[in-house]
Amino acid sequence: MEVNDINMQSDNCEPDRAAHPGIFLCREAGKSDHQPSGRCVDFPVSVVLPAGGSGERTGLQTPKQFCSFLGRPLISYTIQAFERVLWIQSIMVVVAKENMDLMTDIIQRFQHRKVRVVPGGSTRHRSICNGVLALGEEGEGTSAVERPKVVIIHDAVRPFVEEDFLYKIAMAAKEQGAAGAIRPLVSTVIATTSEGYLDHSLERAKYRASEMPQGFTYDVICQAYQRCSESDFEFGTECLHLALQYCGTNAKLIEGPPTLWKVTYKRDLAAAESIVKETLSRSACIITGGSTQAVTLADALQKAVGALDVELDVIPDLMGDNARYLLKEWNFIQVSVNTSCLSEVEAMLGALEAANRALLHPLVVIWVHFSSMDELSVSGRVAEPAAIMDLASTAKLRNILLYGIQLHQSKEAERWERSVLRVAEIASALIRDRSPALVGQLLQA
Ligand SMILES: Nc1ccn([C@@H]2O[C@H](COP(=O)(O)OP(=O)(O)OP(=O)(O)O)[C@@H](O)[C@H]2O)c(=O)n1
Ligand SMILES: O=P(O)(O)OC[C@@H](O)[C@@H](O)[C@@H](O)CO
Repeated sequence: MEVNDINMQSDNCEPDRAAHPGIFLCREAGKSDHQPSGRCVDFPVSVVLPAGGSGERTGLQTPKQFCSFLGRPLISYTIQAFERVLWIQSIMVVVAKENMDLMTDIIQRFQHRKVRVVPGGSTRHRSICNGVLALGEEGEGTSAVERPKVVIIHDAVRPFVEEDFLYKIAMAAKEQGAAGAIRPLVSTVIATTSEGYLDHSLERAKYRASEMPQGFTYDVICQAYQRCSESDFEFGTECLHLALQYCGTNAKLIEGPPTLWKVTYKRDLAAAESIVKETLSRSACIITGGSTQAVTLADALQKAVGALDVELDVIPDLMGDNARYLLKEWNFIQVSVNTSCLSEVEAMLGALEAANRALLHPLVVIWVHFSSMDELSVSGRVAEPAAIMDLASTAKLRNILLYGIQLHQSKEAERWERSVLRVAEIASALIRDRSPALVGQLLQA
């Protein structure tokens, strides 16, 4: 499953929009928005993210919405998916009372915007209802956002949602009063007898799975919750049903992408982490410093990495127009030829930190220490492991994973090709796995 769009943060320096027409950056540090769909929504839209559950089916102590991967809790990925959408005015996160402080800390730590936190209830419907009603009230310390025309409701444990689909749901909800995401059924639905035998099976083609996001006009969802029964609040799982039952509003159903799945079991957390890692590791840029030997190595790596599914750009530095890589790249390979000096790496780390690029996703920086054949002195041939370990320990505190690869050029063409392939394989693995365990290591190619 490929997720087309995990929201990437970016630098807080506002790029020239003419140069980067597709990238809208928020003024807050460390946030960028994906390439927006360019659509315009001319009515206020707010979001309710129910996150008040305990996640029992994961078997974990920590509720799944607060379980972290790549250094960030699941709910932060979902919030980011919504805060990057420019036409969404506010996000109401609904959490259990005992998690209110934790949620506030997460919002502050990851600099989330447009977010308010309200207490949930004993069931999902009670939580959603609390969130919807809070939209009509001014928040503590927040500017009075306009009462929404449309409310999007989305389980906080469904992190992979894209703007284009949100737009479809919001527009359909405005027109129809309610709209919901559906997906084809994977398994056939059957009815059982009280003794646990098959009573009958449903014709799968006639049914769909109800997913999230769902959208409602504010009036419809408020009315539905004002009129529904205690039994609905206690046992219900479907907001669309409440709109039909209590408001006579027949939801427009829109088939969504497979990315709308909900994290329910422990394995789903591993799947979510794998998807984010895959999205972060599709490309890298090699900084050569302009050295001929480094360019030669970079060209050889481009050829080798082609087989390893990482798109490589080769640039001399991160200055001028190349600074755009600081805005969009997650993986950097700095080649230093015949010198153990880490000043080039230090400068890059400084630029990445200044750009607050690692706020939401861990960055990977790989220092390739390349000893070319024509280097006579030994000093330039061996990098100091302690130096890179010290630098890496500091960088890790800022969510930048620094790794080292030592490479000695060989006169034998075959041996040299094997070494280059090893650099490519090691670099691809480091980028793909983003393992904190190998940070600061000087790996031998
Ligand atoms: N009282 C509740 C129960 C659930 N939810 C939220 O509703 C979403 C979907 O519910 P589900 O996947 O069932 O989450 P849990 O109830 O936490 O899971 P479990 O049933 O395994 O305990 C989740 O984001 C969950 O946090 C909520 O806001 N308030
Ligand atoms: O039933 P759970 O609480 O696991 O999850 C809620 C789901 O039922 C819900 O998100 C969709 O079916 C759409 O209503």
